[in-house]
Amino acid sequence: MDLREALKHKTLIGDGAMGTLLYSYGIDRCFEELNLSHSEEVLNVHRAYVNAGADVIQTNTYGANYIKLERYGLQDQVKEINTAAVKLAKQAAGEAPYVVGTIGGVRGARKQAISTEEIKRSFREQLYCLLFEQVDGLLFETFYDLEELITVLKIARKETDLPIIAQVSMHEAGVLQDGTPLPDALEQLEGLGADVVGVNCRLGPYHTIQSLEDVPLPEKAVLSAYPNASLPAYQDGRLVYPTDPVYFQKSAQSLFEQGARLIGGCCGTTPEHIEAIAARVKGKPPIKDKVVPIKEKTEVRASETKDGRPHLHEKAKKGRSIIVELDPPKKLKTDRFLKGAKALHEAGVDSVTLADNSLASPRISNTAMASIIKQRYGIDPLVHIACRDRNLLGLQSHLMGLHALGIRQLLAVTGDPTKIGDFPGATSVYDLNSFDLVHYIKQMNKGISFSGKNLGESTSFSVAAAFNPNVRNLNRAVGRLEKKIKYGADYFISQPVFNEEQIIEVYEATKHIDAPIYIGIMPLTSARNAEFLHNEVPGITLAPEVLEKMELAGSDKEQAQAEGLSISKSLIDTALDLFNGIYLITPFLRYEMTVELTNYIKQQTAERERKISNGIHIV
Ligand SMILES: Cc1cc2nc3c(=O)[nH]c(=O)nc-3n(C[C@H](O)[C@H](O)[C@H](O)COP(=O)(O)OP(=O)(O)OC[C@H]3O[C@@H](n4cnc5c(N)ncnc54)[C@H](O)[C@@H]3O)c2cc1C
Ligand code: MET
Ligand SMILES: [Zn+2]
Repeated sequence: MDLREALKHKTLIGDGAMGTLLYSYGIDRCFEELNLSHSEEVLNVHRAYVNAGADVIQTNTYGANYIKLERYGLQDQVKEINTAAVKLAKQAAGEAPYVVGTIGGVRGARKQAISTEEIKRSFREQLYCLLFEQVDGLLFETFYDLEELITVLKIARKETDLPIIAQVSMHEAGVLQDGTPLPDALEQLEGLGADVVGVNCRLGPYHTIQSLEDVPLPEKAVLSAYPNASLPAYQDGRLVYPTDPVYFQKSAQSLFEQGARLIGGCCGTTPEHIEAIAARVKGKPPIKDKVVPIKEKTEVRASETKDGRPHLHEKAKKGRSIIVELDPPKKLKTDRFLKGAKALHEAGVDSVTLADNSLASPRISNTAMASIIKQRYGIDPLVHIACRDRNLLGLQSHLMGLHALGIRQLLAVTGDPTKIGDFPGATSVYDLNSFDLVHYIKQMNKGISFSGKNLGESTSFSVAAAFNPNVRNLNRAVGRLEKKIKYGADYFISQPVFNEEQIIEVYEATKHIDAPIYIGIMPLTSARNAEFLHNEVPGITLAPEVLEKMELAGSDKEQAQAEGLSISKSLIDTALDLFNGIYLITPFLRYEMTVELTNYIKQQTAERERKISNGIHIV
């Protein structure tokens, strides 16, 4: 009888953990490779589960794809490892339990880390190996990313009629990482032809039962559950899952009552756990009816932080908008910074932007300074967020804090790596990159946390992304802009550009893009500053006449600054006709320079508007 048929009439028992069991024996290496080098140990684990009463055992192939094996330099052994795995499971099973070929999810929270194309390639390779060895079915498990599971399920359903078990994993009970409620996810998987749909790993029995309470019995598919033994504890440097098999047995009864027909265990479970659940639910005729409580939909309230002021992307779409970067001080004195913020506000800028430890050198927290200038002067600050300094947890907490402070304008950047800054030995976190960060900020705007939790309120962030036109291949940089839009970027802020031809080039290369671009202008402060930018900052080229003008201005600070401003003004003249948004960068806290440029832009804009209203065409 095939597995599908067997599940129609009775509850079947799955096996338990492979990885944590091998780990508890003191084996700490690539578990899948053990199919080749320590086959006896793998065989013993399978046998222990068969003896415990498992009706379905899974091959030791959870991470046996080239993406995961690459960490151990084993990417070329996908075939050998999967082939050996099926042979071992079959040897242990003999005639009795079904042997399902396991394929684990590869993506965690970072979509960007592995492309869909690569997932498809890696999945196909492993799938063909398992199918070739004639498994009785397939088990796709530990998929946090629903899109990934859908992608691979579609491929598998086309390739084989074998029974397919498709299991998602959740960080939070009842909801997937992208906010999809579990019942909806399982319904989608059923619709795509999975024979068994369910959940495994991450959560212990309590939350797994709780999650299944809202899941109705599927029409065609059946439900499965492989909870972890418990929530993990961290002891002596390793994860342990303390649970007593009797508690697990009681939980299996509840899972059965929720309609699960295939019940096994994930991390931390052992043959004792499986023996305990088999004693309780193995072979039981499955329940036929289930009443799912109608839950009141928890409304995600729109954020209350909206203060009526339009977001920057809205402003730049409609007309002239000026934002000015004024970076928090590198030392503890804040008076000059505060004076600068006040002066810029009084000059009428739409926002003051504050970098997040740019060039990987520490400054006073931009959130602290943004909050102060917001409260003190009523500025609508724009806070840069680099992925470098905070992990996923820190980033979410940071964003929640920004929301609480009423800060809504953000710039999401991957961030300059620590290697180039004051602490070259410090870790660069990069749990996310700019694309993923934009995506998650937008998820919070829907009231959903990074892990899928309902936040009870939606944020109202407007998200800018960085645009670096100072590259050899401008089209490639524009390609990145287009991709950032797909991830949810509302608009762009560019690195400074230093010559007029480049402003026109950038305009030509981006004029098809709907999202506004704030074009960057940074006044030069001295001949040395100009030479440094030209010779040492990758991608920045100053025109020979600009270098010459700065040189001619000589060493007098005032004169050099005046020349710098005059150069910026001619760049602004070009930019004003092509871009609504202007992003001024204040060099070395010399806010007098950016105040002057702000006044210049305002005056030039008014002049242009006057000419337009008088019917004079501007060339
Ligand atoms: C307006 C603005 C503000 C910034 N503010 C900060 C800040 O506050 N703190 C900070 O640390 N850094 C800041 N940066 C610098 C920024 O982090 C990067 O160094 C760079 O500009 C890339 O932007 P990103 O971080 O969004 O990287 P992404 O576009 O996410 O790129 C990530 C990585 O991909 C690679 N890459 C980028 N462009 C290309 C390309 N065209 N072709 C191939 N590979 C590419 C690079 O290795 C890059 O580091 C800012 C940059 C801009 C333009
Ligand atoms: C990380 S989820 C568990 C994967 C696999 N079934 C194992 O038990 O090792
Ligand atoms: Zn697990």
